[in-house]
Amino acid sequence: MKRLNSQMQQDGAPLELILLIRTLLAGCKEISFRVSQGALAGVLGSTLSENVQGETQKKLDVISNQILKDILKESGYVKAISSEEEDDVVPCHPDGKYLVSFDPLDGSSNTEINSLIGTIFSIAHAPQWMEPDDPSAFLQPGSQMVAAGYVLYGPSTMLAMTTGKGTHIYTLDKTHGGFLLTHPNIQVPEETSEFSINASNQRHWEKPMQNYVADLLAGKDGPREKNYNMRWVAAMVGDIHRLLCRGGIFMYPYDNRDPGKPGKLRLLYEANPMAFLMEQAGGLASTGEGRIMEVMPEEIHQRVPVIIGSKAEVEACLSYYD
Ligand SMILES: O=P(O)(O)OC[C@H]1O[C@](O)(COP(=O)(O)O)[C@@H](O)[C@@H]1O
Ligand SMILES: [Mg+2]
Ligand SMILES: [Mg+2]
Repeated sequence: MKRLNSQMQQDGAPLELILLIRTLLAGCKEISFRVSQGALAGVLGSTLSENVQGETQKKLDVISNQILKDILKESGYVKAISSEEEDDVVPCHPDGKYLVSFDPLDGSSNTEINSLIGTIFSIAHAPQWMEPDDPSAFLQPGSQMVAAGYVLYGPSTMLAMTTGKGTHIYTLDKTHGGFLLTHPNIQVPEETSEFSINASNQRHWEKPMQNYVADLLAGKDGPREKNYNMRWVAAMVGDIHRLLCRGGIFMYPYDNRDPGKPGKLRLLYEANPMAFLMEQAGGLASTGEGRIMEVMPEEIHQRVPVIIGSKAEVEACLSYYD
């Protein structure tokens, strides 16, 4: 099986980007090991501290964040980092060519129940003019990303990644510690009969989303004339992995609980990297009002509504917003 390195070279990724990605993945391998140790290593449970999002941090949130921060700072390839678990950007190397945004542990609420969790990352060029502690350099639309991916810590540790030449999925071979290409050139089916949304928020959704989901639930006797099934992993990384494997639509839409918060998921290190992966696999990724990767960020922890997945189904959902 082809190794990650040769696929990245074949996709024309520059050497320094390849070295940066290998460094980041070395951190993810360590996280994979720590996660698999679980209660044996006392890494389950919450800390007493909150992150800038007002969420109580899990021990694994803090551990994963520290592992990635340390390894990227030492690498010399990175000018600055933005992380879900860091209030502000973390300055790294003044000559670093890249900016890395990451969600060190996605699906935190799953840590205690041994369910799917992961790490999500996006990489962009660091503008030469920027000082390493300048957050404004991160305020680039997703279309500027040069690479994005996630590592899923599940029964297998798997990596989905793109450098703009298709989306490929790799499996970590724990016998020698390398990622091997097991699912090249992912193509997400255009049609699907599987949707994913936290239905307990239904009363807070906008009317178009309420109508869209109601028609899915109406099944073959309803206007969509098809029965739909539902899945919700409560970890975006797990839900998106399912979509890349067999299609579907995933939504965390706008809801009116907090007008200041247009959604739950964060643009820089959740929505944008997943949008890049999905588009490179033939799917679509929208906020409901436009392409996620065209959103101009205003701040590093900005949230956006997310509607992503199989092309025809996302288009069907968006038609309810017209
Ligand atoms: O608990 P809810 O409302 O279903 O939300 C689940 C969503 O929240 C998240 O867990 C947020 O990510 P973090 O765990 O990284 O904070 C997503 O992975 C997931 O899709
Ligand atoms: Mg997350
Ligand atoms: Mg997280």
